[in-house]
This record gives sequence, structure tokens and C-alpha cells, in this order.
Amino acid sequence: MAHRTLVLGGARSGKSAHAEGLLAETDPVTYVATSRRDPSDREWTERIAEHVARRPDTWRTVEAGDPGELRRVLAEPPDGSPLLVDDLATWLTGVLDDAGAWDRDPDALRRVSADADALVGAVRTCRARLVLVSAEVGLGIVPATRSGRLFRDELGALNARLAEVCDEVVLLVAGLPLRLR
Ligand SMILES: Nc1nc2c(ncn2[C@@H]2O[C@H](COP(=O)(O)OP(=O)(O)OP(=O)(O)O)[C@@H](O)[C@H]2O)c(=O)[nH]1
Repeated sequence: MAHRTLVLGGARSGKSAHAEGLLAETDPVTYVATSRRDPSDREWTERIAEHVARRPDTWRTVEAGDPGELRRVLAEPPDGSPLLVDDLATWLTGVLDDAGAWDRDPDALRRVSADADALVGAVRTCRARLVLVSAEVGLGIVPATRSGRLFRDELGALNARLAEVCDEVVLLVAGLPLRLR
């Protein structure tokens, strides 16, 4: 069995469901949610509620909207249980927000880079079975905004580094898994 799996895919590709399926026979699982809740955003709140409703009752959820929280969970997985991290694109959004990096300030970008290094290191040394979900956003047209291009580039680089430290890598396209490693 793979120890570290990276599940990539575009929006609505079915990557979360695929990742959940990989751990369906395992119980309990710690689900690490990296997105930040925003009560003013009804659509996002409903999406999260759908996720919560479809997870087995026995799974534990860790709210890791603070990017550093993910590192802490990877270093000390609760009860050594398998971890499902959903997802690295929202984790990166939080890092870019917190660093104030959207305008490409060099110091802010250095902080982003340091956080990415620390994350990759924490994934490499994580002792628990680990399934990481991340978005593949590099296949469409070049984003019109500087911030859009920054996000696309930073996420593409992060995904490549995560793939290096995972023993299994899968790309979801139209709900179908394509095994890359
Ligand atoms: N804060 C929080 N976020 C959650 C929770 N459950 C799921 N999420 C977030 O929901 C997001 C996934 O939403 P989806 O709508 O499935 O993503 P998608 O990319 O459009 O669709 P798929 O590719 O099909 O997975 C991830 O960023 C998760 O962090 C939760 O309990 N709390």
C-alpha cells in the first residue's frame, strides 16, 4: 500500500471523492480541512456542508485554515491515524494571504517559499498514511491578472515538489483517475 498519495485534479474533477475512496477501508481517518470557513459566503458554506455530510461519522475533522496548523498535524497525526488533507490549493491561498504576497513583494514571496519548504519537509517526514488533495490549475488559459498568474505558478511548483515526496500520484480528469506514479 502507498504511504503518501497525491491526488491532483481540476475543479469538480472528483478529486476529493477519489481521495476519500482511497481511505474508505480505513477507520478512523483524520480529515484535515485547509479551507477557511466564511459564513458570509453561502455557496461555499453549502459546499462544505455537503462534504461534512458525506464523511463517515467516525472520521475526525481538524480545521486547519491557519496554514501552520497543517504542519503541526503532519508532525503529530492524532492517534497516528491516516490523514486526508483537502486541499493544498486552499492551503496555499491562506499562505499567500497571510504573507501579503499577492503583489509579489519579494519579502512576502520569501515567506511563502519558506512555508512551502516547511510543508514539503513535513510531508516527507510524516509517519502516518497520508492522502493529499491538490488542484491542477495550469492547464487552462494564462490568467489575466498578476495574482492569478502568481497562484498558478506557485501551485504548479508546489504540486511538483509534493509529487517528488509522494510514492503514488493520481490525476483526476472528468471523475476518472489517471495514475501518474
Ligand atoms: N473548513 C472546512 N472546509 C472543508 C470541510 N470539508 C471540506 N472542506 C473544503 O472543501 C473544499 C473542497 O470543495 P469541493 O467543492 O469538493 O472542491 P472541487 O475542487 O470543486 O471539487 P472536486 O474536484 O470534485 O473535489 C476543500 O478545500 C476542503 O478544505 C470542513 O469540514 N471544513
